[in-house]
Amino acid sequence: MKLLLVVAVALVDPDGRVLLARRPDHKEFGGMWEFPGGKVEASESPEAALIRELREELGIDVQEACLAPLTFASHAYPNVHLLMPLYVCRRWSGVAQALEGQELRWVRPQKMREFAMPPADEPLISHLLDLL
Ligand SMILES: Nc1nc2c([nH]c(=O)n2[C@H]2C[C@H](O)[C@@H](COP(=O)(O)OP(=O)(O)OP(=O)(O)O)O2)c(=O)[nH]1
Ligand SMILES: [Mg+2]
Repeated sequence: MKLLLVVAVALVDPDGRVLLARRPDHKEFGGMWEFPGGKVEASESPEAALIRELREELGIDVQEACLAPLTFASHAYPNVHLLMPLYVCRRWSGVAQALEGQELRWVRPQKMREFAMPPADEPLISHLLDLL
């Protein structure tokens, strides 16, 4: 079994909305909505990987101290087992922009189930509903 470590974040705005990004059509799970983030490289800590992904994908800067662990996903996909810590972050600098052609939406947690997300994400939503 191959274990894949991916880090993701629920960015929460002052209204309590969470940022979702629509995966580009050509990628795995293309067209589905996800939490921003990506794969942790061999040389990186999970937090450093997330800070890098947020800069690359959204053009925002996040301090490690502003990343609070919330929960994680552990999900068996056909070819890989995904382990994905989910952080919550309410403070960053800059304005989130779609730098990789993705569509972005700020979504109320109560509405998140209306967005098709990868199967691993489904159990995460109730944790956000409890928190927000
Ligand atoms: N970022 C993110 N990835 C997720 C979520 N749910 C989920 O199953 N995944 C899976 C989809 C992918 O198989 C993997 C993340 O891969 P990715 O393609 O986004 O990785 P990356 O940002 O490093 O992009 P790349 O350089 O590999 O193109 O994790 C989620 O909510 N957010
Ligand atoms: Mg990504």
